[in-house]
Amino acid sequence: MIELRNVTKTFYQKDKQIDALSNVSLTVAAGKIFGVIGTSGAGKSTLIRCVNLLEKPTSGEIIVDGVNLTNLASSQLAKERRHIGMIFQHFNLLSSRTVSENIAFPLELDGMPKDKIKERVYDLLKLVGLLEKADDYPANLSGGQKQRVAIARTLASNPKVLLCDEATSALDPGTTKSILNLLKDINERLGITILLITHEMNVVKSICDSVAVISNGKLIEQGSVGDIFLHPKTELAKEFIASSLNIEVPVLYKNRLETTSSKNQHPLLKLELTGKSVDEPILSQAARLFNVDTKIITAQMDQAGEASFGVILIELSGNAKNCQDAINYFIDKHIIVEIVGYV
Ligand SMILES: Nc1ncnc2c1ncn2[C@@H]1O[C@H](COP(=O)(O)OP(=O)(O)OP(=O)(O)O)[C@@H](O)[C@H]1O
Repeated sequence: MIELRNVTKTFYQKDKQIDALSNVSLTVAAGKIFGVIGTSGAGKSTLIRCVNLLEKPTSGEIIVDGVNLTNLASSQLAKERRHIGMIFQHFNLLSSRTVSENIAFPLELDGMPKDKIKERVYDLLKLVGLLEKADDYPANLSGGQKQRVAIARTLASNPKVLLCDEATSALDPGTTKSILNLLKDINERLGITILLITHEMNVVKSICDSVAVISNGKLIEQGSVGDIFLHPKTELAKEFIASSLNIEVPVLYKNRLETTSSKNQHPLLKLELTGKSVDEPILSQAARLFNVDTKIITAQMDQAGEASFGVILIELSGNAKNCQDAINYFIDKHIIVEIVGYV
Protein backbone atom coordinates (compact mmCIF):
# COMPACT_ATOMS: atom_id res chain seq x y z
CA MET A 1 0.00 0.00 0.00
CA ILE A 2 2.86 2.37 0.88
CA GLU A 3 6.27 1.67 -0.60
CA LEU A 4 9.45 3.69 -0.31
CA ARG A 5 12.16 2.54 -2.72
CA ASN A 6 15.70 3.72 -2.06
CA VAL A 7 14.56 7.13 -0.93
CA THR A 8 17.30 9.67 -0.33
CA LYS A 9 16.80 13.25 0.81
CA THR A 10 19.69 15.66 0.96
CA PHE A 11 19.43 19.19 2.29
CA TYR A 12 22.04 21.87 1.64
CA GLN A 13 22.64 24.66 4.13
CA LYS A 14 25.23 27.04 2.75
CA ASP A 15 28.17 24.68 2.08
CA LYS A 16 26.90 21.99 4.41
CA GLN A 17 25.31 18.81 3.04
CA ILE A 18 22.78 17.10 5.32
CA ASP A 19 21.84 13.55 4.42
CA ALA A 20 18.43 13.49 6.14
CA LEU A 21 17.49 10.17 4.46
CA SER A 22 19.91 7.69 2.89
CA ASN A 23 18.59 4.93 0.69
CA VAL A 24 15.47 4.24 2.75
CA SER A 25 13.25 1.37 1.63
CA LEU A 26 10.17 0.14 3.41
CA THR A 27 6.79 -1.39 2.65
CA VAL A 28 3.59 -0.95 4.60
CA ALA A 29 1.03 -3.60 3.70
CA ALA A 30 -2.60 -2.55 3.17
CA GLY A 31 -4.57 -2.33 6.41
CA LYS A 32 -1.49 -2.47 8.65
CA ILE A 33 0.01 -0.01 11.12
CA PHE A 34 3.72 0.65 10.62
CA GLY A 35 5.82 2.68 13.05
CA VAL A 36 9.14 4.39 12.39
CA ILE A 37 11.02 5.09 15.61
CA GLY A 38 14.11 7.21 16.07
CA THR A 39 15.73 9.84 18.24
CA SER A 40 15.65 13.58 17.54
CA GLY A 41 17.17 14.53 14.19
CA ALA A 42 17.20 10.93 12.90
CA GLY A 43 15.09 11.81 9.85
CA LYS A 44 11.58 10.77 10.95
CA SER A 45 9.76 13.95 9.92
CA THR A 46 11.61 14.07 6.61
CA LEU A 47 10.63 10.45 5.95
CA ILE A 48 6.92 10.92 6.63
CA ARG A 49 6.83 14.22 4.72
CA CYS A 50 8.37 12.46 1.72
CA VAL A 51 5.45 10.00 1.61
CA ASN A 52 2.96 12.67 0.51
CA LEU A 53 5.69 14.67 -1.18
CA LEU A 54 5.45 17.63 1.18
CA GLU A 55 9.19 17.04 0.89
CA LYS A 56 10.40 15.95 -2.54
CA PRO A 57 12.93 13.11 -2.32
CA THR A 58 16.31 13.83 -3.89
CA SER A 59 16.14 10.35 -5.39
CA GLY A 60 14.11 7.17 -5.02
CA GLU A 61 10.44 6.39 -5.47
CA ILE A 62 7.27 6.71 -3.39
CA ILE A 63 4.41 4.42 -4.32
CA VAL A 64 1.05 4.78 -2.55
CA ASP A 65 -1.83 2.46 -3.43
CA GLY A 66 -0.05 1.41 -6.63
CA VAL A 67 0.59 4.96 -7.86
CA ASN A 68 4.15 6.22 -8.18
CA LEU A 69 3.86 9.75 -6.74
CA THR A 70 7.43 10.74 -7.48
CA ASN A 71 6.99 11.85 -11.06
CA LEU A 72 3.42 13.11 -11.09
CA ALA A 73 2.45 16.53 -12.40
CA SER A 74 1.24 18.80 -9.60
CA SER A 75 -2.45 18.52 -10.57
CA GLN A 76 -2.25 14.70 -10.48
CA LEU A 77 -0.30 14.80 -7.24
CA ALA A 78 -3.00 17.00 -5.64
CA LYS A 79 -5.58 14.40 -6.67
CA GLU A 80 -3.58 11.49 -5.22
CA ARG A 81 -2.92 13.42 -2.00
CA ARG A 82 -6.66 13.37 -1.25
CA HIS A 83 -6.25 9.67 -0.45
CA ILE A 84 -3.47 10.44 2.02
CA GLY A 85 -4.52 11.95 5.35
CA MET A 86 -2.05 13.43 7.79
CA ILE A 87 -2.18 14.44 11.44
CA PHE A 88 0.44 16.40 13.33
CA GLN A 89 1.88 16.82 16.81
CA HIS A 90 0.38 20.31 17.16
CA PHE A 91 -2.96 19.47 15.51
CA ASN A 92 -2.94 22.37 12.95
CA LEU A 93 -6.59 23.34 13.47
CA LEU A 94 -8.09 26.58 12.21
CA SER A 95 -8.63 28.67 15.35
CA SER A 96 -11.35 30.87 13.84
CA ARG A 97 -13.53 27.87 12.98
CA THR A 98 -15.59 25.72 15.33
CA VAL A 99 -15.00 21.98 15.66
CA SER A 100 -17.73 21.26 13.07
CA GLU A 101 -16.41 23.92 10.72
CA ASN A 102 -12.87 22.54 10.96
CA ILE A 103 -14.13 19.07 10.03
CA ALA A 104 -16.28 20.52 7.25
CA PHE A 105 -13.38 22.46 5.74
CA PRO A 106 -11.99 19.80 3.32
CA LEU A 107 -15.55 18.90 2.30
CA GLU A 108 -16.29 22.55 1.44
CA LEU A 109 -13.12 22.63 -0.65
CA ASP A 110 -14.40 19.54 -2.44
CA GLY A 111 -17.67 21.36 -3.22
CA MET A 112 -19.90 18.94 -1.31
CA PRO A 113 -23.52 20.15 -0.88
CA LYS A 114 -24.24 21.72 2.54
CA ASP A 115 -26.77 19.09 3.70
CA LYS A 116 -24.35 16.28 2.83
CA ILE A 117 -21.56 18.07 4.70
CA LYS A 118 -23.80 18.29 7.77
CA GLU A 119 -24.49 14.56 7.70
CA ARG A 120 -20.85 13.66 7.17
CA VAL A 121 -19.63 15.97 9.95
CA TYR A 122 -22.19 14.45 12.33
CA ASP A 123 -20.94 10.92 11.53
CA LEU A 124 -17.32 11.96 12.01
CA LEU A 125 -18.02 13.75 15.30
CA LYS A 126 -19.72 10.58 16.48
CA LEU A 127 -16.81 8.43 15.33
CA VAL A 128 -14.27 10.47 17.32
CA GLY A 129 -16.58 10.95 20.33
CA LEU A 130 -16.98 14.74 20.13
CA LEU A 131 -20.67 15.31 19.39
CA GLU A 132 -21.11 17.57 22.39
CA LYS A 133 -18.17 19.79 21.29
CA ALA A 134 -19.49 20.47 17.77
CA ASP A 135 -19.88 24.23 18.27
CA ASP A 136 -16.81 24.84 20.45
CA TYR A 137 -13.67 26.57 19.21
CA PRO A 138 -10.26 24.81 19.31
CA ALA A 139 -9.04 27.17 22.05
CA ASN A 140 -11.62 25.63 24.40
CA LEU A 141 -10.56 22.04 23.81
CA SER A 142 -8.01 19.80 25.53
CA GLY A 143 -5.02 18.49 23.54
CA GLY A 144 -6.67 15.09 23.13
CA GLN A 145 -9.91 16.66 21.91
CA LYS A 146 -7.98 18.81 19.42
CA GLN A 147 -6.28 15.72 18.04
CA ARG A 148 -9.70 14.03 17.71
CA VAL A 149 -10.89 17.00 15.65
CA ALA A 150 -7.77 16.75 13.47
CA ILE A 151 -8.40 13.03 12.98
CA ALA A 152 -12.05 13.63 12.06
CA ARG A 153 -11.04 16.38 9.64
CA THR A 154 -8.53 14.18 7.86
CA LEU A 155 -11.00 11.26 7.73
CA ALA A 156 -13.57 13.55 6.07
CA SER A 157 -11.83 13.01 2.72
CA ASN A 158 -12.01 9.20 3.07
CA PRO A 159 -8.25 8.65 2.93
CA LYS A 160 -6.83 5.18 2.28
CA VAL A 161 -3.68 6.06 4.14
CA LEU A 162 -3.13 8.03 7.33
CA LEU A 163 0.26 9.57 8.15
CA CYS A 164 0.80 10.40 11.82
CA ASP A 165 3.63 12.83 12.55
CA GLU A 166 4.34 12.41 16.30
CA ALA A 167 0.56 12.60 16.80
CA THR A 168 0.66 11.88 20.54
CA SER A 169 3.91 13.60 21.53
CA ALA A 170 2.17 16.67 22.97
CA LEU A 171 -0.28 14.59 25.03
CA ASP A 172 -0.17 13.14 28.55
CA PRO A 173 0.02 9.33 28.92
CA GLY A 174 -3.72 8.82 29.51
CA THR A 175 -4.74 10.95 26.53
CA THR A 176 -2.03 9.30 24.41
CA LYS A 177 -3.62 5.96 25.18
CA SER A 178 -7.09 7.12 24.15
CA ILE A 179 -5.81 8.63 20.87
CA LEU A 180 -3.85 5.44 20.09
CA ASN A 181 -7.01 3.41 20.77
CA LEU A 182 -8.91 5.68 18.38
CA LEU A 183 -6.26 5.21 15.66
CA LYS A 184 -6.39 1.44 16.11
CA ASP A 185 -10.19 1.55 15.96
CA ILE A 186 -10.08 3.60 12.72
CA ASN A 187 -7.53 1.19 11.26
CA GLU A 188 -9.70 -1.82 12.07
CA ARG A 189 -13.13 -0.37 11.29
CA LEU A 190 -12.26 1.59 8.16
CA GLY A 191 -9.30 -0.51 6.97
CA ILE A 192 -7.06 2.57 6.76
CA THR A 193 -3.33 1.89 6.45
CA ILE A 194 -1.32 3.90 8.98
CA LEU A 195 2.30 5.02 8.88
CA LEU A 196 3.40 6.78 12.05
CA ILE A 197 6.61 8.27 13.32
CA THR A 198 7.46 8.46 16.99
CA HIS A 199 10.30 8.57 19.48
CA GLU A 200 8.36 6.44 21.97
CA MET A 201 8.47 2.65 21.98
CA ASN A 202 5.21 2.59 23.96
CA VAL A 203 3.41 3.97 20.89
CA VAL A 204 4.90 1.22 18.72
CA LYS A 205 4.10 -1.40 21.34
CA SER A 206 0.48 -0.27 21.68
CA ILE A 207 -0.71 -0.26 18.10
CA CYS A 208 1.90 -1.09 15.45
CA ASP A 209 2.15 -4.34 13.48
CA SER A 210 5.64 -3.57 12.19
CA VAL A 211 8.41 -1.17 13.10
CA ALA A 212 11.56 0.29 11.55
CA VAL A 213 14.34 1.93 13.55
CA ILE A 214 15.87 5.03 11.93
CA SER A 215 19.24 6.48 12.86
CA ASN A 216 21.15 9.20 11.01
CA GLY A 217 18.79 8.94 8.06
CA LYS A 218 19.21 5.18 7.65
CA LEU A 219 16.79 2.38 8.53
CA ILE A 220 19.02 0.18 10.65
CA GLU A 221 16.48 -2.46 11.61
CA GLN A 222 12.92 -3.41 10.70
CA GLY A 223 10.50 -6.25 11.26
CA SER A 224 7.29 -7.25 12.98
CA VAL A 225 6.88 -5.64 16.41
CA GLY A 226 6.94 -9.05 18.08
CA ASP A 227 10.15 -9.97 16.30
CA ILE A 228 11.95 -6.74 17.15
CA PHE A 229 10.95 -7.02 20.81
CA LEU A 230 12.07 -10.64 21.01
CA HIS A 231 15.24 -10.37 18.92
CA PRO A 232 16.47 -6.78 18.71
CA LYS A 233 19.73 -6.65 16.74
CA THR A 234 20.93 -3.10 17.13
CA GLU A 235 21.87 -1.30 20.34
CA LEU A 236 19.38 1.45 19.52
CA ALA A 237 16.47 -1.00 19.22
CA LYS A 238 17.52 -2.51 22.57
CA GLU A 239 17.60 0.96 24.15
CA PHE A 240 14.13 1.79 22.86
CA ILE A 241 12.77 -1.49 24.22
CA ALA A 242 14.43 -0.93 27.59
CA SER A 243 12.93 2.58 27.71
CA SER A 244 9.46 1.08 27.42
CA LEU A 245 10.14 -1.17 30.43
CA ASN A 246 10.78 1.34 33.12
CA ILE A 247 10.92 -0.28 36.51
CA GLU A 248 12.57 1.60 39.31
CA VAL A 249 14.15 0.28 42.48
CA PRO A 250 11.80 1.48 45.28
CA VAL A 251 13.29 4.25 47.42
CA LEU A 252 13.23 2.04 50.51
CA TYR A 253 15.56 -0.41 48.75
CA LYS A 254 17.65 2.25 47.02
CA ASN A 255 18.68 3.69 50.39
CA ARG A 256 19.85 0.28 51.63
CA LEU A 257 21.53 -0.82 48.42
CA GLU A 258 25.27 -1.70 48.55
CA THR A 259 27.41 -2.21 45.47
CA THR A 260 29.41 -5.10 46.94
CA SER A 261 28.16 -8.05 48.91
CA SER A 262 28.96 -8.44 52.57
CA LYS A 263 27.89 -11.09 55.06
CA ASN A 264 24.15 -11.90 55.25
CA GLN A 265 23.31 -9.62 52.32
CA HIS A 266 21.12 -10.71 49.43
CA PRO A 267 21.49 -9.83 45.76
CA LEU A 268 18.82 -7.65 44.22
CA LEU A 269 18.34 -8.95 40.66
CA LYS A 270 16.74 -7.39 37.62
CA LEU A 271 15.50 -10.15 35.34
CA GLU A 272 14.52 -9.33 31.75
CA LEU A 273 12.28 -12.01 30.30
CA THR A 274 11.34 -12.57 26.70
CA GLY A 275 10.09 -15.47 24.61
CA LYS A 276 9.65 -18.82 26.35
CA SER A 277 11.07 -17.67 29.68
CA VAL A 278 7.97 -15.49 30.17
CA ASP A 279 5.72 -18.54 30.12
CA GLU A 280 7.80 -20.62 32.54
CA PRO A 281 7.41 -20.49 36.32
CA ILE A 282 11.12 -19.68 36.65
CA LEU A 283 10.97 -18.25 40.17
CA SER A 284 9.29 -21.24 41.79
CA GLN A 285 11.49 -23.60 39.77
CA ALA A 286 14.65 -21.85 40.97
CA ALA A 287 13.35 -21.91 44.55
CA ARG A 288 12.75 -25.67 44.34
CA LEU A 289 15.95 -26.57 42.50
CA PHE A 290 18.42 -24.47 44.50
CA ASN A 291 16.77 -23.98 47.88
CA VAL A 292 16.64 -20.20 47.49
CA ASP A 293 13.86 -17.70 48.22
CA THR A 294 12.73 -15.14 45.68
CA LYS A 295 10.92 -12.06 46.86
CA ILE A 296 9.35 -9.94 44.12
CA ILE A 297 10.03 -6.24 44.72
CA THR A 298 8.42 -4.90 41.55
CA ALA A 299 7.52 -6.29 38.13
CA GLN A 300 6.20 -5.26 34.74
CA MET A 301 4.92 -7.81 32.24
CA ASP A 302 3.83 -6.68 28.80
CA GLN A 303 2.84 -7.70 25.30
CA ALA A 304 3.95 -6.33 21.91
CA GLY A 305 2.51 -7.94 18.80
CA GLU A 306 2.82 -11.67 19.39
CA ALA A 307 5.67 -11.22 21.89
CA SER A 308 5.35 -11.32 25.66
CA PHE A 309 8.13 -9.86 27.75
CA GLY A 310 8.75 -8.34 31.10
CA VAL A 311 11.08 -7.21 33.85
CA ILE A 312 11.07 -8.42 37.43
CA LEU A 313 13.07 -7.05 40.32
CA ILE A 314 13.66 -9.71 42.97
CA GLU A 315 15.54 -10.11 46.20
CA LEU A 316 17.24 -13.49 46.14
CA SER A 317 18.12 -15.12 49.43
CA GLY A 318 19.91 -18.34 50.31
CA ASN A 319 23.54 -19.34 50.73
CA ALA A 320 26.02 -17.75 48.31
CA LYS A 321 26.56 -20.90 46.21
CA ASN A 322 22.84 -21.58 45.84
CA CYS A 323 22.21 -17.97 44.86
CA GLN A 324 24.93 -18.19 42.19
CA ASP A 325 23.45 -21.49 40.91
CA ALA A 326 20.03 -19.83 40.66
CA ILE A 327 21.54 -16.89 38.72
CA ASN A 328 23.25 -19.31 36.32
CA TYR A 329 19.93 -21.13 35.91
CA PHE A 330 18.21 -17.84 34.94
CA ILE A 331 20.97 -17.13 32.42
CA ASP A 332 20.55 -20.67 30.96
CA LYS A 333 16.87 -19.81 30.47
CA HIS A 334 17.95 -16.85 28.27
CA ILE A 335 16.96 -14.33 30.90
CA ILE A 336 19.08 -11.17 31.01
CA VAL A 337 20.26 -10.92 34.62
CA GLU A 338 21.59 -7.75 36.20
CA ILE A 339 22.76 -7.66 39.81
CA VAL A 340 21.48 -4.22 40.80
CA GLY A 341 23.20 -4.38 44.20
CA TYR A 342 22.99 -6.09 47.59
CA VAL A 343 20.58 -5.51 50.47
N1 LIG B 1 14.50 21.99 5.56
C1 LIG B 1 15.65 21.55 6.04
N2 LIG B 1 16.82 22.14 5.70
C2 LIG B 1 17.98 21.68 6.18
N3 LIG B 1 18.11 20.63 7.00
C3 LIG B 1 16.99 20.00 7.38
C4 LIG B 1 15.70 20.43 6.93
N4 LIG B 1 14.77 19.61 7.48
C5 LIG B 1 15.44 18.72 8.23
N5 LIG B 1 16.77 18.95 8.18
C6 LIG B 1 17.83 18.15 8.84
O1 LIG B 1 17.62 16.81 8.50
C7 LIG B 1 17.88 15.96 9.62
C8 LIG B 1 16.65 15.13 9.93
O2 LIG B 1 15.63 16.01 10.41
P1 LIG B 1 14.16 15.51 10.78
O3 LIG B 1 13.37 16.72 11.16
O4 LIG B 1 13.64 14.67 9.69
O5 LIG B 1 14.46 14.62 12.07
P2 LIG B 1 13.44 14.02 13.15
O6 LIG B 1 13.85 12.62 13.38
O7 LIG B 1 12.04 14.26 12.69
O8 LIG B 1 13.76 14.92 14.41
P3 LIG B 1 12.76 15.44 15.58
O9 LIG B 1 12.27 14.22 16.30
O10 LIG B 1 13.66 16.28 16.44
O11 LIG B 1 11.67 16.21 14.92
C9 LIG B 1 18.31 16.88 10.75
O12 LIG B 1 19.72 16.93 10.75
C10 LIG B 1 17.74 18.21 10.36
O13 LIG B 1 18.51 19.27 10.89
